[in-house]
Amino acid sequence: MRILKFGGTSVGSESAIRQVLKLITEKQKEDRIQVVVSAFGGVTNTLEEMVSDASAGRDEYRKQLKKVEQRHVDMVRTLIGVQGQSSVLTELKVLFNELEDVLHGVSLTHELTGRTHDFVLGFGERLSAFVLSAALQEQGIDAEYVDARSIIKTNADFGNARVLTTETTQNIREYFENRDTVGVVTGFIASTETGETTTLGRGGSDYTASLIGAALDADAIEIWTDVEGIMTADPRKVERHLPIQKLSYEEAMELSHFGAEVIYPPTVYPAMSASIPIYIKNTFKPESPGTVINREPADISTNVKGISSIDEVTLITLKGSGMIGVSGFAARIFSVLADAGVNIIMITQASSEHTVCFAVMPRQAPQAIQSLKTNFSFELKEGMIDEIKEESNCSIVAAVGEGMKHTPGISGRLFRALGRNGINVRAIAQGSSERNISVVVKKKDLSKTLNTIHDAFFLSKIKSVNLFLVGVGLIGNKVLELFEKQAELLFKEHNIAFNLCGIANSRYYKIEQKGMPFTGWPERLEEDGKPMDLQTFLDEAGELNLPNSLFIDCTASSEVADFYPEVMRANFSVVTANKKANSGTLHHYQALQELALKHNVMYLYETNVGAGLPVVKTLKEQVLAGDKITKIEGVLSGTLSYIFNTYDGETPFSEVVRTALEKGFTEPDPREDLNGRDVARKLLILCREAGIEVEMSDLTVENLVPESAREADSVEDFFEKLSDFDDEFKKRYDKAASNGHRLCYIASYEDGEATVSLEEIDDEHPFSGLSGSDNIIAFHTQHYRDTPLVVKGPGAGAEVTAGGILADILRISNVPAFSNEVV
Ligand SMILES: NC(=O)C1=CN([C@@H]2O[C@H](COP(=O)(O)OP(=O)(O)OC[C@H]3O[C@@H](n4cnc5c(N)ncnc54)[C@H](O)[C@@H]3O)[C@@H](O)[C@H]2O)C=CC1
Ligand SMILES: N[C@@H](CC=O)C(=O)O
Ligand code: NA
Repeated sequence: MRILKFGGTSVGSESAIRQVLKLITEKQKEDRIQVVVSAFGGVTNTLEEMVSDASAGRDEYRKQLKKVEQRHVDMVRTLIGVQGQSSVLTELKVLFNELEDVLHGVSLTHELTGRTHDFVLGFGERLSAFVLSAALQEQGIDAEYVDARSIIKTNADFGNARVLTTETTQNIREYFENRDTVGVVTGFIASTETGETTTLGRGGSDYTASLIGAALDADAIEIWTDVEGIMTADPRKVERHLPIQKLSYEEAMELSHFGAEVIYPPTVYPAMSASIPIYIKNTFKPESPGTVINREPADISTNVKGISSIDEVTLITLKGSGMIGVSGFAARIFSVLADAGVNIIMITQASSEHTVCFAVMPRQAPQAIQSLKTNFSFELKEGMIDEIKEESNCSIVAAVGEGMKHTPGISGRLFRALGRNGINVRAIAQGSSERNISVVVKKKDLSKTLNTIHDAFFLSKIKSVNLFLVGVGLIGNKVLELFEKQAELLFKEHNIAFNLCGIANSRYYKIEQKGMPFTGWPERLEEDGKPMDLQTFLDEAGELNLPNSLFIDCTASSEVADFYPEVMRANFSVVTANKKANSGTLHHYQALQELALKHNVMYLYETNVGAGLPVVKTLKEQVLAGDKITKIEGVLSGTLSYIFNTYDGETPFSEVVRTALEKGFTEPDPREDLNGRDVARKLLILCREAGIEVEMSDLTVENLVPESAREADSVEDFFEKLSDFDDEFKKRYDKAASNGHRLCYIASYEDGEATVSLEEIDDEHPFSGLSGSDNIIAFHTQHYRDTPLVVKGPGAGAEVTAGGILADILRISNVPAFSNEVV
């Protein structure tokens, strides 16, 4: 025997009902079945409105009544042949007359008791079960309308009645014994012992099915709905939700208690006590597996099964030394609240016993506070309780799973993920069953919390990383190109979904929660971007409340660099190619490192020195390993390296510089390369990474830009002025060549001396073998005493730089090859 329950959406339209008829026809060929049905989609809500209008003396209910009646009549006309229609329509008319009379009575007396309310609401199921049973008969199935009020008995708590289980079980057994019809039972409704209609709470039809299934010792209870089973999180809040295939009864109860709406919480008990599996299936996709809830041992490979939330709670905290060591204090608090009818959703007590904190539904908070204040007035007056604090606009998010108790480190993972995403946790509780970890957060953080926890547990399969890129010039564009090329592979092989959620250049920005294409920029910005303003950009990006958000700076702008503190405070990790932030004042450099630590974000800037070459990373690792840097020497400019590796005294010097620009080696303004500032910035950053405290003013820098070209109005103007000095550069080249030397722009630090200058080197010099845009960096250290640690290779250009930026992004995103960190 199987019990099939169809929810409102499964009987919401003609096509849905036809699908239900088909399912029932197939199922009853295989096994005995009983059917439980909800009201047609939306009807219970309409009945609710009608009865409230009637009780307020508003006549609108009449129009609504006509509409509801017409909907049922139309359904009969489409589902049942002409010959069978009239008797069914007559029966319907009787029901609607009865409903009209009751509503009329309510509108006259302006009085609405719980009793009448339940009676009115019960019409939805009485009508739908009746129509469905007639439609089944029309299909030749021996179906029978069953009014649950004659078998399910409850107390008289109208609106949320408690089932009298012994009597109900006996009634069900007696009723269905010796019947081989397909019963079509009204869900949701029941009656008192004196026969008055009661209801089992919203969603109560699931419960009806479970009661019948348990009493008849069914083989299965099937809940047919419009979704493919229970999801790992509410699909409206977590876009990357996944279906859950298996749950234990306990897990299902925990999830439904914490707001997962797919199954009505009390449903699980009867099925669980009779060990009957509950299947949640999609009426419109019967072939998909859905969810099964049963007693099978927990699948501990997926230690967290689902995340759910109670979206709005109020947190109440009692604080005071008077509670320490006083036995019975907690009991008193809870009995005061119980007497006031306040339902406690979650409790935590600090082990110092200094505070007791609990969550209640907001509508019960005033009552809770008032009764606590009254009952503890003495303790408040004597200072034993300092205060009773109320914090509204909070949410509870619960991670649920049987496997959590077998696996250490679950809460670590959860809180680490929350911490990394800057979510402040107000209170924590873990049920001693270890099946549930609940956190209270501010309501504004709800969506981010759900998504963060969800990603941390389920998207270890798929993780989303949300990118906010500022600067779409040469480098920014190349980064996007690389994403376009690599995103699919990174998703397939590393389960990371990169979303471009924000993009900006100096003029426009665009933000899109769902992500944007990687191609077509910056033209798209011109088309529909908004005027750029860093603070607005950050505010809008922050409002999306996305986990794993990265701010990527591909500008050369000081304004953007100065803005990183704000970015970090908003809990974005930062990846930058821009050297301005780390080469400003030492104080700013140090402040950024501290801010990143404080806000639990990552700050990576490998491309600041040597573009994609592993320079910063190598140095950082040496320092962490306890090595001490004694000397740094290198060619740190791709542009200057290229220029002096290529210049042969024949091609004019200014033309070689132009080629360097065209090859993408130079800064946006090539004067920054020629004047030594770009190299100086890099040397400064290396020194700081090595723990040496230097300011830019401590460096001696040789400027290669002739005086008169320094103040040129534009880059073009500069090139023109530079060409006037082609001969001077030739002279300098010829002088070196006549000595058998070549020119090399070298940066060095030793014994407190930091210099950047153009030097003549001979063939023996270790830097003499450079070609193209090669950089070379030699670290002389205590560990590398005799021969320095050397990093060498192309140190400028769009590809290598974009590659370096991507590597930083991947490091933050926890691609296993890079690190074991959980974002
Ligand atoms: N070319 C190379 O080999 C390497 C370059 N870098 C660095 O990469 C960065 C970018 O260089 P390029 O792409 O060549 O520059 P670019 O001039 O081609 O592009 C800069 C972009 O930044 C935007 N921008 C400028 N100020 C802005 C502001 N205040 N707000 C928003 N956007 C702003 C511009 O609109 C443009 O889209 C520079 O910091 C450079 O030092 C780092 C390593 C190697
Ligand atoms: N302009 C720079 C680019 C890398 O930082 C250089 O030439 O090295
Ligand atoms: Na680098």
